Amino acid sequence: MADRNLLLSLNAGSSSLKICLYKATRHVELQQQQPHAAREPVELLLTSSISNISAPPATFSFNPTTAIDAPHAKDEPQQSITDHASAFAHFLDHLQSQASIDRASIVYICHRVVHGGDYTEPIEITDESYHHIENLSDLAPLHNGAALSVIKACIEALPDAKSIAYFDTTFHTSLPLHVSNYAINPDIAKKRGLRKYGFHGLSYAFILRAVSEYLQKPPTSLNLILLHLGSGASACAIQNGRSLDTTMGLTPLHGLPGATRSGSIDPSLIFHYTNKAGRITHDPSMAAHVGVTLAEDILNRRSGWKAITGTTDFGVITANAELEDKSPDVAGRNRYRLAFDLVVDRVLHYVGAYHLKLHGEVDALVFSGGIGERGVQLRSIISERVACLGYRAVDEEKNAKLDGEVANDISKEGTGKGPREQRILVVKTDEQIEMARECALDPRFWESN
Ligand SMILES: Nc1ncnc2c1ncn2[C@@H]1O[C@H](COP(=O)(O)OP(=O)(O)O)[C@@H](O)[C@H]1O
Ligand SMILES: CC(=O)OP(=O)(O)O
Ligand SMILES: [Mg+2]
Repeated sequence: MADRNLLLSLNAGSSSLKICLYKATRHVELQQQQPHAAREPVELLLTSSISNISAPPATFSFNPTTAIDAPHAKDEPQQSITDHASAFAHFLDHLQSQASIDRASIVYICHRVVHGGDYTEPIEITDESYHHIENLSDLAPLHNGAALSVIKACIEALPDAKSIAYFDTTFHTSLPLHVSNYAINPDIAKKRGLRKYGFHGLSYAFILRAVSEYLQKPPTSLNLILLHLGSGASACAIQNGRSLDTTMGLTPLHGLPGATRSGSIDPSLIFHYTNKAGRITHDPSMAAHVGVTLAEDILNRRSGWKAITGTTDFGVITANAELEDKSPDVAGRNRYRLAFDLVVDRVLHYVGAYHLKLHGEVDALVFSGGIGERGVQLRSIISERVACLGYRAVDEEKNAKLDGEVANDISKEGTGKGPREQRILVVKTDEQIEMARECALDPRFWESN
């Protein structure tokens, strides 16, 4: 029988599926080998990703490490991929035919599930937990349904592997009550679970650990402002290693704008945008059969910088933002510039607020996510604007050329005057390894294996 020591980590995004396969080192073995060293409990074997699932043709990439003898694939268009389940099926077939990995060696599958409601820790998928996550789908319409369709595909294709759900929301269970509560009737709020949950928690957990290792300081000593800027974007204030506040709320719609999400608006706006706001829409391209209202569809899937510019790619927006404005009115204005400036404005809005909530005692402002990690100009402009709060100036040479490590300090030497260093960092976030590490380190998960 095959060695059952492989771990699959699956991150179902709104239009992508990111996959990593690891070899896990058991907790006990790890402790015996290196009792004091912070050795990774998992070794990466390969990564794969399927993009543009909701804007066909979807593209498939496959990157084995040197530990695996298999060819690479880069952005190959795949007509057969029409949703997250068929994306996963394509990956499994490819794995079997090209990398000769025995599916029976996969013992655990970690799934990123965006909305975990009241779950405070990862949970094994059973009929009960599956239905509970399903019931939360309308609070994360772009995400939970997609994750569930992949979980279902895993149960069918890999019946001997256990599926575990890791939630974006878990990291934010530390939010103080006055932050997580909305100013609405508390009885109705409690009965219906209407509060701030916060998302991107797996990413924030990874970033916190990476910054702690990089600065050689325990997480509990750190105050940070973290920016996860991707097609979904949020910010998080970390106080003594715990989430103090974050910009996403009951759903991932609140806070910063995203590729197709409006971010925070005046809630009344939607009733002026359309008088059919409450009508239920059924769009076959939705990842799952989630009943969303027209209002939710407009604000989640037909807004954001795509609605302003026509592209979801913030790299294209940045490159075109310098084009000359033809006219002072919005319609004639360079839409790329408008989208770029609007994102900068909203990021500054929250950085300023979080700096104040942290009493001005911040160790670092951290950029991450596809845009945070690649948006040189965005980092430069935001850093320039926060300098008035005492943040170190950015070294533009370091900013333009990160060194490939997980964490990079792009700031110049500080004055050493403030209570904290206020560095500017960039961290290459990795939600997949965050789940895999946690799984490999949890003794409960190895007991039955
Ligand atoms: N050079 C670039 N500058 C700024 N943003 C970029 C650049 N290249 C890609 N991006 C952005 O990164 C996004 C992907 O970020 P990622 O965090 O992987 O997204 P997701 O939220 O889908 O997980 C792309 O949609 C694009 O907007
Ligand atoms: C919560 C969320 O918005 O996730 P993503 O950025 O992966 O879409
Ligand atoms: Mg993401």
